[in-house]
Amino acid sequence: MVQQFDVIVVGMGPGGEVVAGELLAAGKRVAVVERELIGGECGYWACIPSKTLLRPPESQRGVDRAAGVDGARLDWSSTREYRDYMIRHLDDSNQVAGYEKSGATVIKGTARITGPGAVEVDGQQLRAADIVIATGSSAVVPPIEGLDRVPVWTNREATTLTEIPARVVMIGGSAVGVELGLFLARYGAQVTMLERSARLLSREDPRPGELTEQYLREDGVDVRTNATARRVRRDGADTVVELEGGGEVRCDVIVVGTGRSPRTDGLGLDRAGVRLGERGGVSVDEHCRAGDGVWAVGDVTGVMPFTHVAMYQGRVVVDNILGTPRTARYEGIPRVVFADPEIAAVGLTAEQAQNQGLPNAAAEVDLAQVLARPWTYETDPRGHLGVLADRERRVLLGAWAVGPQASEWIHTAALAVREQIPIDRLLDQIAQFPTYNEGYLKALQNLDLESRS
Ligand SMILES: Cc1cc2nc3c(=O)[nH]c(=O)nc-3n(C[C@H](O)[C@H](O)[C@H](O)COP(=O)(O)OP(=O)(O)OC[C@H]3O[C@@H](n4cnc5c(N)ncnc54)[C@H](O)[C@@H]3O)c2cc1C
Ligand SMILES: NC(=O)c1ccc[n+]([C@@H]2O[C@H](COP(=O)([O-])OP(=O)(O)OC[C@H]3O[C@@H](n4cnc5c(N)ncnc54)[C@H](O)[C@@H]3O)[C@@H](O)[C@H]2O)c1
Repeated sequence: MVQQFDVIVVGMGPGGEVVAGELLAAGKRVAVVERELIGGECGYWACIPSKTLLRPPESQRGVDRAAGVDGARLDWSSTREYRDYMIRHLDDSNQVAGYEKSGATVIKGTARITGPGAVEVDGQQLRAADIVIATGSSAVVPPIEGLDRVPVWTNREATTLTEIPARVVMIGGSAVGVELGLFLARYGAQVTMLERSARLLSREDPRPGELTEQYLREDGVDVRTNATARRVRRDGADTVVELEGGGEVRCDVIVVGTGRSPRTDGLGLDRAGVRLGERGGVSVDEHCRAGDGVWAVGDVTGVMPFTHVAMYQGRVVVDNILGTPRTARYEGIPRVVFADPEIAAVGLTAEQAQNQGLPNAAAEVDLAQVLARPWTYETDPRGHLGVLADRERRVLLGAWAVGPQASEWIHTAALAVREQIPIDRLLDQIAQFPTYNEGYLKALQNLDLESRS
């Protein structure tokens, strides 16, 4: 029997959930297909558990750093219990019931496109005018000799762990490596972080990476840049990671944070005329259209692997399906690593601006030197802010911040970059005293927009 719908959503991570939720609210007949858990990677093995696990040690350190508070204690077993509650004990039955109550047909299984407007799930035939692909991404495990013969964790095992390993080698020093490496170190693991680039967070400006390395070292993480694992072997109970150029590190478990790969295998994309882009993601146009009657959102597009981008693309697709043409714009999207202090960035790096031939000027401020807030917040204040401006157009091109709650105050720069707010207008803005947000005035005042960069 063929079941007919208006829209079939394949994959129910944050991208698919936004699409399904908004289309159901608009009265569409929606089938949602999910082969694991409704909520996706983000809800069970990525954003939610990682932020939940990072928070207790952050607040403990916050107590230590605040004047006049006498210590706080970490309790791994209650942290673990709260993590389990936050990841719904890996049970999505309430989500399934919720979508069914909203009128969706929920199908648990692996979807495969069999032709235009046609999807098959374990022998069930579904038809719809529109198919939305929201299948996300999987962790990349690098091709290192011997890695398949030792204990290796991806984000899945690391975020659902029950006991903290004694010694960890973290391969990768970007978002996943920094967040999970910090969490493990703060719960007592001896963490060695191997990053093959010359610095951490190598896609960002150099300063956030330098500051991140400094703070991770203060937390006891053995950060090694320009370090690549060559081979891995077992030696008794130890896993031994041999490094390019000599040297080795012993550990109990290897955790990989070496990137993500879009989940497109076995989807039957060619049956619907869908093509893959350079980075292996589903190629989409500016409306998130992947083909005739086919749309794609989230990590599977390879555009920017963030939950907020998946949800934004979801909103764009919903409007297009409902008949209001909408174009996705990717300027001014925040990129945050939830370390301690937090690392946030938006827009272009200085190198990207240079490569695009944009006449630019940059300025950095040490917020502890120019603001009151870092001192009212903690006794050993931290906080740096960098801004990058287009000298000719006199608008902000990008910004980065490393400091407490930077994930929140980066949004001032995000809005300025996205809306191209003139710097003279930004200089006239009045920020609440005493906040980290006041740093923008200081940084913008330090910009030299006249001389050549
Ligand atoms: C450790 C870690 C921490 C992160 N923290 C953050 C953060 O703090 N903030 C942030 O913005 N981003 C974060 N991310 C990134 C974020 O997890 C992803 O960008 C987000 O999950 C993408 O959502 P999505 O809907 O595209 O896909 P996913 O969340 O991957 O969901 C896709 C769903 O599709 C299902 N599926 C796949 N193939 C099929 C098929 N053939 N049939 C049926 N179902 C299928 C999968 O089972 C899955 O449930 C983090 C990532 C990691 C690894
Ligand atoms: N807070 C957040 O929003 C958040 C948190 C975690 C992850 N994410 C998303 O997940 C995506 C994946 O993150 P990620 O950190 O896994 O990948 P990434 O692509 O950002 O970084 C991978 C890092 O691993 C290094 N690397 C790769 N192979 C290596 C090897 N063999 N030896 C040593 N180093 C090696 C690379 O040089 C790079 O620095 C990110 O792009 C990010 O968008 C977001």
